Amino acid sequence: MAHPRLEIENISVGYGRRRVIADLSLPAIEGGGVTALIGPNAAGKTTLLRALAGLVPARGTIRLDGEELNGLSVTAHASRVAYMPQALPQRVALTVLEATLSALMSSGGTASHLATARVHALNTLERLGISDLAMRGLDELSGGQRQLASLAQSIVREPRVLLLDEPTSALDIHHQLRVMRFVRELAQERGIIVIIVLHDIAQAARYAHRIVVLKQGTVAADGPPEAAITPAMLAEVYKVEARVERCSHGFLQIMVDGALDAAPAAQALSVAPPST
Ligand SMILES: Nc1ncnc2c1ncn2[C@@H]1O[C@H](COP(=O)(O)OP(=O)(O)OP(=O)(O)O)[C@@H](O)[C@H]1O
Repeated sequence: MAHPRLEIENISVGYGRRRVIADLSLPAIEGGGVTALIGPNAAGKTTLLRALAGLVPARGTIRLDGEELNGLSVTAHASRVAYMPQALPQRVALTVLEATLSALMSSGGTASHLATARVHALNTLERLGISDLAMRGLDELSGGQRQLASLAQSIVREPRVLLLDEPTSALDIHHQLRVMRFVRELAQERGIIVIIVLHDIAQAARYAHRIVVLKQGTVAADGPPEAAITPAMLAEVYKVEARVERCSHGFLQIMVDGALDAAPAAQALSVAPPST
């Protein structure tokens, strides 16, 4: 089956009269790879993801495989596009397995028989390394465990588009790397589109095939990591003086030397000595 193709043309999104995304267009996003959405706080990353998920109204065109997503019913949208929000799931009285199963069923998932669905949900938990949490209540998990459970609920539905908003923010470094590797494998194996919001630029560079940099609701850079992540972009978008180098393993590393608009350290520390 051909890989999905997501087209975003001239979209504008706002809250009330406030416009957050302004007339944004991107070259089509193709399945089989990971696109990382990066940018400073309040750049509009979550707003863009929510617009793609159909959770906030957007003007303009969002098309998946030629089909306009704007105007689809909630269920039809959810069967094509899964969204994992930044907020951790509520502490509801469901086990991790029940929550994963209910996510699968609510989106009209591929498994029609409960027993098949259960096997599918258990496989998903196993791939995320959280089989041991299957029978644990969501209300008794740590923050990181709840984040992994939330990821399982998005993935189990086998969407064509998977939108992940900072899915590793509550995870330790081992689980961060494991989840990022898993997400990359998932995109490649299933040929789906994965769009992931990340604050860790080095991690985005390591695991994403394409980086889209947002600045105040517009696209400041878009391309493969080595093209998008440059000292000039970091200065313009993040207001930091930084070097971008490759480590001995070939991964991009960002060495931040300072904030461009920060007061010099000596000045910041120049506090009048207490009078004696
Ligand atoms: N529900 C809302 N109502 C009104 N304004 C909102 C709402 N959600 C977000 N905003 C505003 O939209 C702008 C973009 O927010 P958004 O959450 O999309 O940014 P972000 O790039 O994801 O930021 P961060 O990296 O801090 O999570 C911000 O100025 C924010 O205050």
